[in-house]
This record gives sequence, C-alpha cells and structure tokens, in this order.
Amino acid sequence: MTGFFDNKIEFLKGVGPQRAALLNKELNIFTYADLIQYYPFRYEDRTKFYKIAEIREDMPFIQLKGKIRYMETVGHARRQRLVAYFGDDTGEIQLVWFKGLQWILKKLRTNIDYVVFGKPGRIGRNINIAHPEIEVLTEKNEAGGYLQPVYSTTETLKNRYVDSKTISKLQRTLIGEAFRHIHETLPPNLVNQYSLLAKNLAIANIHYPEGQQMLQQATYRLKFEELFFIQLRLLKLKLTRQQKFRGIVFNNADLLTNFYNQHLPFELTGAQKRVIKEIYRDMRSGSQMNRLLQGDVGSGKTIVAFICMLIAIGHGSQAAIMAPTEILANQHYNGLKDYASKMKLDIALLTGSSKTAERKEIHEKLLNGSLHILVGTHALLEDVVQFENLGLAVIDEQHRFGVAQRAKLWRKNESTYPHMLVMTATPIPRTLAMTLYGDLDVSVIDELPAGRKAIKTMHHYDANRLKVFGFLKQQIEMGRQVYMVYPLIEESAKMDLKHLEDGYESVNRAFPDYAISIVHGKMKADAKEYEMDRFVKGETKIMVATTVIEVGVNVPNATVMVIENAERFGLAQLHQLRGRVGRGGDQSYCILMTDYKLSKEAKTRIKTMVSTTDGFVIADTDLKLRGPGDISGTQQSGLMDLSIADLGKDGQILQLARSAAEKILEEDPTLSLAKNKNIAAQIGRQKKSVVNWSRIS
Ligand SMILES: Nc1ncnc2c1ncn2[C@@H]1O[C@H](COP(=O)(O)OP(=O)(O)OP(=O)(O)O)[C@@H](O)[C@H]1O
Repeated sequence: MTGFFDNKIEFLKGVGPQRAALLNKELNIFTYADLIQYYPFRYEDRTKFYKIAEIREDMPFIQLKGKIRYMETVGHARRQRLVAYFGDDTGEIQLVWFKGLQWILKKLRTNIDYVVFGKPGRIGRNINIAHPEIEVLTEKNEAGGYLQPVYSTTETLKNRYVDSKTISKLQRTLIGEAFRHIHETLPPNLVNQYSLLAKNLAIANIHYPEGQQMLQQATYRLKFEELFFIQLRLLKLKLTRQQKFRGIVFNNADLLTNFYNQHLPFELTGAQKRVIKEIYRDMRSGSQMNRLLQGDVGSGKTIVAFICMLIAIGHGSQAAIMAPTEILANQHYNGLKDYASKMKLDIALLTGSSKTAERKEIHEKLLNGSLHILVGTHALLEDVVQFENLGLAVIDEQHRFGVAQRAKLWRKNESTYPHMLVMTATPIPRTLAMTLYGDLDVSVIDELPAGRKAIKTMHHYDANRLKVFGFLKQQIEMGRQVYMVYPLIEESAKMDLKHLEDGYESVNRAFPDYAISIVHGKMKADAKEYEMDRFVKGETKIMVATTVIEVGVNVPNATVMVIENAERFGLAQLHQLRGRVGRGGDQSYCILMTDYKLSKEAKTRIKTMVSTTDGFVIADTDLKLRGPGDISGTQQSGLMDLSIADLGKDGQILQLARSAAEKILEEDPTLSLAKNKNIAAQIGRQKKSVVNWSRIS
C-alpha cells in the first residue's frame, strides 16, 4: 500500500487539520494506511431482535422492538432517574437514564414503536437497560441486518466529538475511495490454498461487515496475513543468518569424554542427553548456532550449559554465561565452579560489584585466553570486556534482556560470531515462543531428574498462620530449610517493604531458636550475598525475601516455599517461586497464603497452582487470563504490537501461517520467484503495525 495510502489523514473528507491533529496525537493515526488498519475491537450485533422474555442480565448488547407504555421520574434532586417501561408481546423491561433526563423526556413518546439497543443489567429484582440507544422504528432499522463496528477511542477524542461512530463514518468514506487501491498482498496460490478472502474484501468487511460469515472470513484473512508476515520475517532472518555467518566448527570431544567418564555427578536424564546432542550437532555444523533451551524450573539446565561450554573449550575457545541478576550470576558461578575445578578450568565472576583490581585481572586473562569461563551480569557487555576467542555465549533468562543485548554479546568476537545458547525457565506457550523466539531453534528439557517428588501445593488463609508455622517448625526440625516470600512492587514499595520487615519480625518471634536471613532488592549487593550465602550453607533456616530469589536460586535442602499475599503474584511468578523448592530428593511443599477476599482471577490462579505443577499448563492459563501483552518481558521485545491477531487465541492460525511461510522459503529462499513478488515487496517494507523489526535484527 504505497502512494494513495501515504496520503495525510487531514485530506480525508470529514477530517481536516484539527481532527487530524487529534487523531495523530491520540491514536497515532497519521495517514490513510494508519486509519484503514485501525480495526474495530468488537461489533455490536444489529442483525437480530430479541424478545423481552428472552433477556437475561448476563447478555451482551442486544436489540429489542417495542413500545414505551409509561414513563416516570423516580427519586429526588440529584439522584433522580428516568424510568421508561418498555414492552413487547412477551413482557416488559425498564429502560433507565440517570443523566440528561429532561432532554430524553422531551424526546420520548409512549405508544409508538421504537428500536432499543443496550446491555441488560439489574437493579434489585428488575432487569433493566441503562442508557440504551433508542430510535423510532423505521423500515430501515427494522430490516436490521448490520453489525456495528466499535473502535476504541480516548476520552479526549470523545469530548471533541470523535467517538466510535465518527471513526466508523470516516472508515466508510475512506473505503469508498480506497477500495480500488487495495492490492493483494499474498501470493494467489496461498490465497487459494487456505481459502482466504481477497485483501480488498477483507479490509472492507472488517470495517463494514456484510454479515457474520463475511466478518469471520475477513478476520481470519487479516489475522493469517499478520501472523504469516511475522513468521516469514523471522524465518528469513534465521535463514540469512545461517547462510551469512559461519559458525566455528567444534569437533574435539576430548574434554567432554573426560568429564563424562570421570566427573559426571549424576546420570543425565533422557531429555538432557537429547538436548546436548542437538546442541553438539549445531556446534559442529559449520553454521552459527542460535538455540533456545527451554526447561522447566529445576529440570537441570546448568549442567547442560556446562557440557556445551566444554565442547567450546575443548577446541581452544572461551565460554561466557550472562544472567540477569547478581544473585543468579553468583548462583551460576558457584554451581559451575565445582565442575570447572574438577576439570582444571579457570573460571571467573564479573558483576557490577566486582572490585577494580579483580576486573583488571579478568580483562587481562580474557584477552590472553587463560580464562576459560566468564560468568556475569550485564557487566559482561561493557566494551572493555574483550575475549581472545569467545566460542559460546549462554544467556540465561533471556526474556529479561532486551534483544539488543543478545546482539551485543554476539558481536563480542571480531572475526567469527560465537554460538549462542539462550536459556529460559519460564514456560512460554508455544504460540508465544514461536513469535518471540521464532528465529531460534528450540530444544526442550521436558523431564525432571529421577527421584524428584512432586511438590505439594496448599492454599491457606492468613487466619491459619499458626498452623502453618507449626508445620514449618516440623520441617526445620527434620533438618530442612524454608523460604518465605513477600510481594514487593514499585507502586507500593514503601508499604511492601514494611510488610516484609514486619513479617521478618514476626518470624523472628515465632522461631526464636533459629537463625533467619532476610534479602530484598533495596539491600547492598554484598549484604545480600552474605545473607544468601548463610542460607545456602544451611546456617540460617528461614529465608525471608522478596522475589529477588525468583529465578535460579538453588538450595536443594530448602523444602518449603511460603508465599505471602499470593493473590498479588502472577501465575508465571508463582510457578517460578515454587520452583525454588523440590530441587532435592525430599518431599517439598508450597504454601500459598492469602486474604479471604479474592478476585475471580486470583481464585483461578490459586486453583491452577494447587492443581498442577506442569509449567506449560500454567503458562497457557496465564496467557488466557492476562493476554500476551502482559506476559513478562514480551512488551519490551516490541513483538506484541499486533493489530488484529491474538496470540492467546489464534494458535491454530499461527501454526498454519508458520508452515505456509516455511514452505515458501523452502522452495524460494530468496523470494525471487515471480509468484512471490507480492510478499517480497511487502517484506521489504517497514510496517509499523506489525513488528518493530529494528529491535530483533
Ligand atoms: N540428571 C540429574 N539428576 C539428578 N540431579 C540433577 C540432574 N540434573 C540436574 N540435577 C540437579 O537438579 C538441581 C536443579 O538443576 P539446575 O539448577 O540446573 O536447574 P535449572 O534447570 O537451572 O532450573 P532453574 O531454572 O529453576 O534454576 C540441581 O541441584 C542439579 O544439581
């Protein structure tokens, strides 16, 4: 869509400079293209008339035909309302107005036929419709038969008379002029194969549906197209990278064999073995690896990462692992240090709190190649950090890093790009993973180490605290350790910190015989580390903390996770927190403490946690409850600006769109065949409403 659609919106009939300025500012609509791609978010069904006897209060917007039998104003002074008793041959319902009574009273008449449109509700025992739309019945509206699109607007726009109906009128004007300029964007064979509606019909029907069926087809077509181009771009990116960037070929397995034969601390699970094979295959392939390693909490990703590092180091390269927090970097360092020392490898930790002298030494050893493994936080990205030969870069909890950071680590080597392994413990629904990480190959560790007992999850109200404390005591007496986690969010940080400190005091009082640690984000790094360390060593029995311990903390002796105000946490976060226990062979427990008053959504979250430990089931429920825009980290990726598709609901269309894109690239990797000229043109264009591509290339 170039040329015609680049016209400024102010030139559209009915807009003008003032409205144009408003549309620019409030809705980011600057051109004809922006307006035509501003789709309705729902439709009001004016195709059907209901009978009053059929009405239930939980119905969406409905349409009725009938007469006003009687009107009265009820209440007095400012609390007055106007009630019209509206009837048809099946019953009577109240229409109610709280505002503009005089004006409405003047307009309405009894005993003439009206069409009423609104959302049923209830006051006391009576079903009513508050502030309905009401029009005299005419031949035209009696015929009904249309779906009224509803566009989202802002308060400012509404105050300046640009409401949904105004936008709808503008769309009608635009489509009248634009229809002949709308060209097909997909190849004809694809349109046929997936029985898609033509682009121009789809656009016209999304704004002015001829009927339910056409609306469905139009929606399907536009969703398919949106997802298809996202997938095509991601797959193309991957293909280009594979062709353009050669990967170092690592085919010396001596170190690996040595580790397997002499130092492997436990039998690897089948899933761990499988993903190591997949990664090893990549690292020998000659192409540069870009792989996502997905494994639920506690599935054993650390040892997999270490084994992959051995593959690189065995060949004379270096390896690095970057984690999002100091606690996590420390944890990785401590975990890997033992393995590394057994293999006589040099390993170092670099974080924001590393001392200058330490840093200097690390920088030197990195450059002369004597340091084999570097573990760290964002500090790794600083320009002074230069490697002699970085062969493998591992990024943990990738969704916490911007994609730009992934790229920066990748560019650390001048001559060859290191192989990249991205690890995530956050279970991501398939649909979302395909979009967020669609340019990566995916390996999944879908099996927990043998002998793990399923974590038992319980829900208790705050009033039951004494009982819960009794249980904690029992566990500690059996030699186990306990986490107690408190919410701490930016908006209510002061109050939250107070709760945490009060909590710490009350735990101190309840357990006078045990040493207790406290860790929160506001503490200095070394104080945090000291407290963590005491807990890891088993010197303290209870760790009172905020979600700073959410990712990666590994203390296998800790068997109880108490989550305070569990109703305030999202599902993914609850699952991550629960994953801090159940990491050894002992039976572990997760106790969700809540208030009595719970919202419907909070109840669903708690119920889900109690009923399953499957990260993917939890991720799917989360996606359905919150929508993809909210899933942690996806916003920053810039990938969720979808204009019509919904990753929570359109998984099937996404699958089809991806496989269509795969097939096209298989046959025509450079998109140079004549039949693909539409998509080649489209893909070359930066399309604001689809994806901010600069972020991911
Ligand atoms: N095959 C195995 N058999 C027995 N124990 C294992 C196995 N693999 C890993 N472990 C142990 O399981 C625990 C969890 O492993 P690890 O810390 O690697 O998990 P993770 O996948 O990184 O999880 P998270 O994302 O929650 O940190 C560790 O104590 C580790 O030593």
